[in-house]
Order: sequence, then C-alpha cells, then structure tokens
Amino acid sequence: MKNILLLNGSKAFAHSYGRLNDTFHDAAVELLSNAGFNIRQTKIDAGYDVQEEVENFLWADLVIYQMPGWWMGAPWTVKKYVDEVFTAGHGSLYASDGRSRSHPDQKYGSGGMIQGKKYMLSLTWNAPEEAFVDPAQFFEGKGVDAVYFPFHKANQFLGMTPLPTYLATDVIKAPAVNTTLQHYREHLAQTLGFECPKPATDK
Ligand SMILES: Cc1cc2nc3c(=O)[nH]c(=O)nc-3n(C[C@H](O)[C@H](O)[C@H](O)COP(=O)(O)OP(=O)(O)OC[C@H]3O[C@@H](n4cnc5c(N)ncnc54)[C@H](O)[C@@H]3O)c2cc1C
Repeated sequence: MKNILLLNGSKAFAHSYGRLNDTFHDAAVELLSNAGFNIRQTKIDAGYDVQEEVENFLWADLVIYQMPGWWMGAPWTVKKYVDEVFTAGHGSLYASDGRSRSHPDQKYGSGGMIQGKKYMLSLTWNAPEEAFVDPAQFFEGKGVDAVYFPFHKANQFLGMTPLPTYLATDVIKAPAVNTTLQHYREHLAQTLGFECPKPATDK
C-alpha cells in the first residue's frame, strides 16, 4: 500500500467549528507523509473537481474519510461528495449493481471495479464511547460501524474493504485533543504497519 487519499470532511456549522477535524486530517497527512506514503488530499467543503476525485479513487490504495458525526452520520457535504463522485465513477469505480441475467450467482453489490483497495473512517463525536458499546445505551451496543452501515456499504459497492474505524468521542464535552490525536496516530501506525512517533503531552 503506497498511495493514500485523505478526504477532509470538516465543516464549520452551528456548534461544529471544523477545527478538530482539520487538526486530525493535518496530523494524518504529516504522519503518513513522514512514513513514506504518497499523499493526495481534498478538503471537501473547499470544493473539488468531480472527475479529479474519481481519478483520486483510481490512484489510491487507501481512502481515509475524516469527518464529524452529524445527526447520526456523515455531514451532508460528505454525502454530496459521495453522491457526485461515486455516480461519476460509473464505468471506472463500479460497472453495475452486480446482478446478471446470464449469471444468477452474481448478486447485488458485486459490481465494484476497485477491488483490493481499502477505506477507513476517522470520526469525531460528542457522544461518549459507552453510548456505542453499552447495550443499555443509545446505540444498543451495536457499535460505531453499525451506525455507519450505509456509508460502509456505499464504499463496499465500489469493491473496497474497510480498515478499522477510528472514533474520537466526547469531543465537545471533554476534549483531550493531544491524547486523542496520539491515539489516532497510533491507530494509523498499527493499522498500516509502521512505528509511531513518540506521544505529545496533553493540553
Ligand atoms: C448539525 C450537527 C449535528 C450533530 N450531530 C451529532 C450527533 O448526532 N452525535 C454527536 O455525538 N454529535 C453531534 N454533533 C456534534 C459534532 O459531532 C461535533 O461538533 C464535531 O464532531 C466536532 O468536530 P469539529 O471539527 O467541528 O470540532 P471543533 O468544533 O472545531 O472543536 C471541538 C473542540 O475541540 C477543541 N479543539 C479543536 N481543535 C483543537 C486543536 N487543534 N487544539 C486544541 N483544541 C482543539 C475546540 O476548542 C472545541 O472545544 C453535531 C453537530 C452539528 C453541528
């Protein structure tokens, strides 16, 4: 794995200022560049060329989505990006929905054209960790990946497979930015198989 596309889904809106997601994105760019990966990056809210983004997906071995949790999922700007870029990728990112009259064994969702590529979600939420994992709390113990099930499936429709999700919790009520950032760096290093630089001190 050499080429990494980093998608920054930060957006300033209401009580989200976008700075934390910018900070996570920038830290990933720095860490992964220093570790020798080729990097391309797009700040979604700053605008993008849809065809260039299709090319970026074709170029990338790994796509990392950095985004805040808004109303139980991705911000509308990131959903719009997915709608625009994936749809423009008909014929290059996916061929069809996968079904075939002549091959009934080929099922819905098997028409992706970018098999072998990976994607990863890096998410910031105000909710605490226990809201996701405790069966008695809001997400009924189903975990963060169940909350993002349609988002995962959109990426898998193209043929990609997930790397483990990074979830930063309690980011408004109890932000511990340097500690959480270091955990993210360690997550990236462990997942991609390189040594992580030493931790920074917490603010
Ligand atoms: C429309 C909307 C819907 C939402 N829905 C949900 C939801 O369903 N569930 C949920 O849990 N949350 C929800 N939220 C909260 C949202 O997830 C958080 O506001 C978001 O994750 C924060 O990310 P940000 O990049 O905007 O952080 P920011 O607002 O930029 O920062 C968050 C905190 O971190 C600090 N900080 C940021 N960067 C740095 C830095 N570099 N150094 C030191 N401190 C820093 C800031 O001072 C602030 O205290 C929602 C917010 C909005 C606006």
